[in-house]
Amino acid sequence: MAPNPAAPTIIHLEGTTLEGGGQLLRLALGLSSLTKKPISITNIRGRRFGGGGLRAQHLTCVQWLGQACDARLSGVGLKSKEITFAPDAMKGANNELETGHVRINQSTPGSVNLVLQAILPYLLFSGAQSPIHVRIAGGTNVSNSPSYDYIAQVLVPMLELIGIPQIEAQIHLRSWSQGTSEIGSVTYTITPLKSKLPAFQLLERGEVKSVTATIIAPKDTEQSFREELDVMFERRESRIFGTTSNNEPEIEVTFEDSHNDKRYYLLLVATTTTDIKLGRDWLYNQGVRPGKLEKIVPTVVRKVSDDLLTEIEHGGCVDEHLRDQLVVFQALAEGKSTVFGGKKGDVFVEPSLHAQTAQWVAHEILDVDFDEQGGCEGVGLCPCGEQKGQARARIGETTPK
Ligand SMILES: Nc1ncnc2c1ncn2[C@@H]1O[C@H](COP(=O)(O)OP(=O)(O)OP(=O)(O)O)[C@@H](O)[C@H]1O
Repeated sequence: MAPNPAAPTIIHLEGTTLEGGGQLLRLALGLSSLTKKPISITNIRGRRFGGGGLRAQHLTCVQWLGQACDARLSGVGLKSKEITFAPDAMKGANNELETGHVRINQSTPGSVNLVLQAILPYLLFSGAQSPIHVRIAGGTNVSNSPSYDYIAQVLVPMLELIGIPQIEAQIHLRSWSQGTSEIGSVTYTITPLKSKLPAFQLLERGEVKSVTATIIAPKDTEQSFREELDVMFERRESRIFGTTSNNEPEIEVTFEDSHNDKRYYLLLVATTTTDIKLGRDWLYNQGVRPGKLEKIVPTVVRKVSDDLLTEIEHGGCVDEHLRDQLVVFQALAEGKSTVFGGKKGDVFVEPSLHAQTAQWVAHEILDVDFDEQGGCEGVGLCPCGEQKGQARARIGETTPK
């Protein structure tokens, strides 16, 4: 059969590129769903131990976005290493979104917030007219992914700072990758954008004015966590809060019982005078053995505070994880958005491999570029009904890859 000249060229992404994990897939799916550009991905999660392929959380993302934009799918199944995803270019507003209620179920504790990461750009730029309540089942505190607490305390306020309508986060039940597994759930209420996201600038870090510590751990470790944190804050006060401010540093510590002797979690969030939030956390995953228990609390406090200090001392406006999570919004905003990622001496802090991967995916699908200073001229995707076609056409003017 002769090739159809009107058919859009499929953009091919090699799944071993850079970080070579699930984030490459999630971002590609989100951008394909929004722009209707068909994609194929080979060697999915090809840099991951055990051969890669789609795990349950990734499959959930493919299936939900596929159904949302009526995509033609091929190769989709657990452990698939190669898929194509071709959204229906004629499909208008999604009916499920117009009802204002979306439910995404997972039967394993795959990270709720990585599913959110995949679908959030699509929901925000969907053109839907009313807030959407998205209830996602899965894991809320899963290693190597954003915890519910990080999303609520760092991602959500930072998205608001860059001009995205406030997202409400409500946790129903926690679910962990440590200790016995059960399925948790969270509802995020997302208000879709009514017009293009204006370019945003995160350039002025300011001084740290407060730090909150969120501890979730076995009840009998509360005292020890609080003492360890007190000592840490006393020792590291000038490195955290600087030496120039006359104000008393604000420190708030909250404790929640994790109800399981294998779950130790600490999140530290620094808030600056320019309302920047820098967060670092750790869900302890080094094995809980008798005789080693008394080491866990100091180890957790040490690691998380070391990581936070690294973020504070480079002077950037985003922590390492947020930096990769904002790439998609820089790429979709209208005009040049810059996110200062910090400096070591005179040298700009390099984006993490995750951030470089996100930038690469955005380049392949939207033809945007990121400079050394963290700047990117976004495509100005319009979420509003009929103009959406025009925005797509504008994006389509660039050479297809
Ligand atoms: N502690 C953390 N706090 C906030 N965000 C995090 C944290 N750890 C990881 N992330 C974010 O979670 C995402 C993880 O992407 P990654 O590709 O590793 O995901 P994945 O689907 O688990 O893939 P894989 O199983 O292939 O590693 C990135 O956006 C990263 O910044």
